[in-house]
This record gives sequence, structure tokens and C-alpha cells, in this order.
Amino acid sequence: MPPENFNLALLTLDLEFVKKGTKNEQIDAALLSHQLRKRFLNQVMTAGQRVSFEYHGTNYIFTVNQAAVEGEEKSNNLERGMISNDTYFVFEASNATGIKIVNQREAASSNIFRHKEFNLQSLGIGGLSAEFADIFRRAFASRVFPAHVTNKLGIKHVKGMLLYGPPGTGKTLMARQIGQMLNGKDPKIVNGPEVLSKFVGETEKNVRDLFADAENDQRNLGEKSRGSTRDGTGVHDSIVNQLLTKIDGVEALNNVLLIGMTNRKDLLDEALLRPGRLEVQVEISLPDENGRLQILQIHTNKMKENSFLAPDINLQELAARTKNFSGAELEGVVKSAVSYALNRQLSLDDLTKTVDEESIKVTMDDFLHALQEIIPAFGASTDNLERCRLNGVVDCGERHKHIYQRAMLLVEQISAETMIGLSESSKCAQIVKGKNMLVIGTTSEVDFLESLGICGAFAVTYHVPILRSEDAKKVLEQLKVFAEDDIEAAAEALNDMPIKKLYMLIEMAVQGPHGGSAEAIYSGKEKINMSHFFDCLGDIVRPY
Ligand SMILES: Nc1ncnc2c1ncn2[C@@H]1O[C@H](COP(=O)(O)OP(=O)(O)OP(=O)(O)O)[C@@H](O)[C@H]1O
Repeated sequence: MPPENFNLALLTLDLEFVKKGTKNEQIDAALLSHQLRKRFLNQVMTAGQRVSFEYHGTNYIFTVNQAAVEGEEKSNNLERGMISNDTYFVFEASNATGIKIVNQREAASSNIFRHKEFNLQSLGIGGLSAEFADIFRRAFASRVFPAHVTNKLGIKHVKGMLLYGPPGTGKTLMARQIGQMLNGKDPKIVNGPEVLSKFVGETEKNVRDLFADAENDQRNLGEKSRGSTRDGTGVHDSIVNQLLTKIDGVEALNNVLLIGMTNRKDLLDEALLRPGRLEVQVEISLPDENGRLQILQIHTNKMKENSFLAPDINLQELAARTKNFSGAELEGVVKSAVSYALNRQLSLDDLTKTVDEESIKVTMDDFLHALQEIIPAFGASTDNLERCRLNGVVDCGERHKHIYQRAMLLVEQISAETMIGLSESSKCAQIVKGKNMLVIGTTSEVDFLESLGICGAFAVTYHVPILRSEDAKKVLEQLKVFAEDDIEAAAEALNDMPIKKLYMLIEMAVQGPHGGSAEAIYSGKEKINMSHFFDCLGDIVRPY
């Protein structure tokens, strides 16, 4: 049995012809490394050892100059180790031998990736290039370099990574595609509940089994588990322990990358997130407009190629109109739009009628209908917000303006983008970390909140005053529903009136004594009848 850590990180070989001085030859280091690794995989090499081999019909001899084992740059005195898939070959040949080594640098990067370059769009991932760059830098950059370089730097590869964020934002997609890009076995993707079992010890065994394949083949990109691992019952503690043992314990795995995914990072056991475990944590949040455009392009690409998209489709506009949509929801929008287009071709009276494939066209209208159908699960409820500001922001005089300006200053310092889609508890977790967040509370019962001690939780408290006559006058001037001569009298009567009640009163007054005059008044053809206005005012109970 070879001892642990016996794999060679670096093997420096002196090359010469068996028959010296016979010819000149140029040797590609990358190709020769590949050949030698294949031929001598798992064989032990010792410094000073001479081995002959044939390459492209010529016989060569190599002499082992240096044999450095992984983890120990200047290893034991023996300078001996086993050739593994990660062993990096350096070839040397003196001029006198007639051998010229080329491409040594090419061989310097490891072959962990299947392709030479990445194009996220062609991998079907939209809007996550910044996140991908982050993931690449943290988890893969070190792996691209051969083991002897990382040894010299004295670093260990990242073993675990956590992708977290709202549902449907492409976490699984990203993990799957990373797996596809790497040389190694396909990633194993497991959902949390799949490993849980009602039988004692069975769950831990499932976790161990998960890792068994990876242990057998250390070159795997590893596993991914999902879901929360802490439910407060303590039952899951043993699962966490099992996971921890597998990630960093005695049975630590070398070339396995564990990718965890969750919507609830706040529920994860802190121990899992420590350096050496799921140490790289990347937030995958809802896509911005540009990301949404990319995702829409990805999911409509095929129909575009096959001319099923009507020329009026404007993906840019759709991206602008789909604020707060996740990648999965955008895919849902595309599916729904297609269903409208397909349905047009069908008749419920005769479903056997032949379909004219050529005339299937997905139009912008189909997409607009789809937008009514698919509602994003996260983000601010814009409908509710709009309902609050049906009349826009009306100038209510200096005192209100002052508060408005102060509040806007606070709003400008905060960006809501990073919070969209997070659960309440995640938002709270972010506050702890010092991120900015603005909570605006409104109440008409400030004394009550004070007595509960809630007011102290807010940094600033603004008293929004009720309208005085001069404020009401400003509002009425803007609303243009009173005759100019009546404004003064109406404003006088509206002293000390909260603006919500003022609007309700005006709503009643514009109906007129017999109802139905609202349209004429709002269009400016008529004005509010003052005696009716005073009647309505009499019906309203004032708070003060
Ligand atoms: N950024 C994206 N680019 C392209 N397609 C996306 C993107 N995000 C999501 N999708 C689409 O939505 C599907 C579901 O996404 P995925 O399963 O990766 O989400 P998830 O973040 O893992 O969600 P959950 O946390 O709910 O499991 C993907 O298979 C893909 O079709």
C-alpha cells in the first residue's frame, strides 16, 4: 500500500535519445506529458531513475531529476512518488542532445476543464456573469494551476461552496453546468429530503453513501445538497456532523467540490459555513434588467432560429417590464406566451384538425398576456404601492415638503435591489451585517407604539402634520375641482383635516347632489357645488 500523500505534484525529467547524436527532434511538452501520464499512471518514480520509452517511433530515455510529492515541495529525502492525473511534468534537454522542447507553458495549466473557454450564454445561464466570475476566482482559479504551483503558494483548494438566494434564480443550473464544464464525472445532485430517513442511523448512512462514489474517484466534481440542515429539533445535528466529517474530517476528500444550495442561508448551521467547509458563499439574486434580457434570449433562442417569433417581439421591453421575475419565472412567461400562440392554431371543436406548423407565431401580445398570468413571487407589491399614490405626490405646503425631503435623503442612501426576494429573516440577518436597510413604519397611534417601546427601534420619527387651511388651499388649487372663487372658503372649512379624509370628502363632493357629475368635474367642464360640499363635510366626523 502506498503511504498517504504519495502522489507526485512535480516530476522534472531530463530527456535524451537512446541513440545519441543521431538526429534533431522537436517535442511538444503538452503532448508528451499526456503520453507519459497515460503510460506510467500509478507507477512510482524516484530521483535518479532512468526509464526508456518510445515516442512517435523514436526511442528516448528520461532521467528523473526531481520528484516532488503533493503537499511537500521539497519532499522527503527519498524524492519518490507516484504519477497521478495531477502530476505536472517539466522536461529538460541540453542543446547537445538535439532535442528541442516546445509548449512547456501550455502544459503548465491543468486540464480540469473540458473546453478552452466559457460562454455562459451558450451554457444557458443568463445574467450571472458577475457571480460566475466570483465562483471561478474563489473555487477554480487555484485548480487551473498545476499542483506544484499551488504547493509553492502553500494554499489548499476550496472544498465547498454555497449558492444561496431566492428560488428559481439558477442555482441548480449553475451547479449542473459547472459540473458539465469540468473533466470528471457528472455532478451528483441531491435534494435534502432525499437523504432523510425515518430509521435511526439511516440518514447518516445516506450521507456517507453520497460521498462513496466521490471517494472512489477523487477526480469528481462532488455533490450538492440542498435545504436547511437545522430545524431546531436536534435530529439533524448528526447529519451535519456526518457532512462535516466528510468535508474536513479524517476522511477529507481531496478533489471533490461540494456545492450546497439553499433559499435559507440563515437556517444553515454556522459550522457548515466555516473556512475549509462551505467557505465560498455566493448570493444568486434576482436578475437585473440586463440579466433578464439574457435569460429571455436564452429561452427564446430556439424559436427565433426556427422563425417562430413574430417580428414585433421586443425582448428589451419585456426585460424592462419583468422587474422582480426570477429566471424560472421568465422561463414560465416564455412557456405561457408559446401556449397562447399554439392555442390559436387549435380548435376545441376539432382537435384532430391538421395544424399548420408554418403559421405558428409567438407575438408580443402573447407575451403581454403571459405577463398577466405569471406573477413574480418576490419583490415589492407594486399594485399596492400604486394604489397608495393614485393622485401622485401633491404639494401640501412647506411642513410636509420638509419631511418629504428628509425622508428622500434616507431613501437615496439605500438600494432595495439587494434585498428583493429575501425572506424576512434573511433581511434581518443582513441588517446585522451592517448592510443598509430602510424600514418605514406609519401609524396614527404613535403614543401607543411609544408605550410598547417600538418607537425606539426607529432612528428617526417624523410627525406628519394634518393640513391647515393654507395647506388645504394648496392642495385644492392643484386638484382644480373648485371654482377659483370658492377655494378660499373650502380651504377655510378644511382646516385641521387629514389628507386622506380630504380626498374622501372631495370624492363624495364631486358626485354632486344627484350623483353622476364626477366626469364633468374631473374633466374641468363643471366645478363642485359648494352647498353640496358643505353637506358632505357635515357628514364627516373630524378626529379633532
Ligand atoms: N439565470 C438563469 N438563466 C437561464 N435560465 C434560468 C436562470 N435561472 C433560472 N433559469 C431557468 O429556471 C429553471 C429553474 O432554475 P434552478 O432550478 O436552477 O433554480 P434554483 O435557484 O436552483 O431554484 P430553487 O432554489 O427553487 O431550487 C432552470 O432550469 C432554467 O430553465
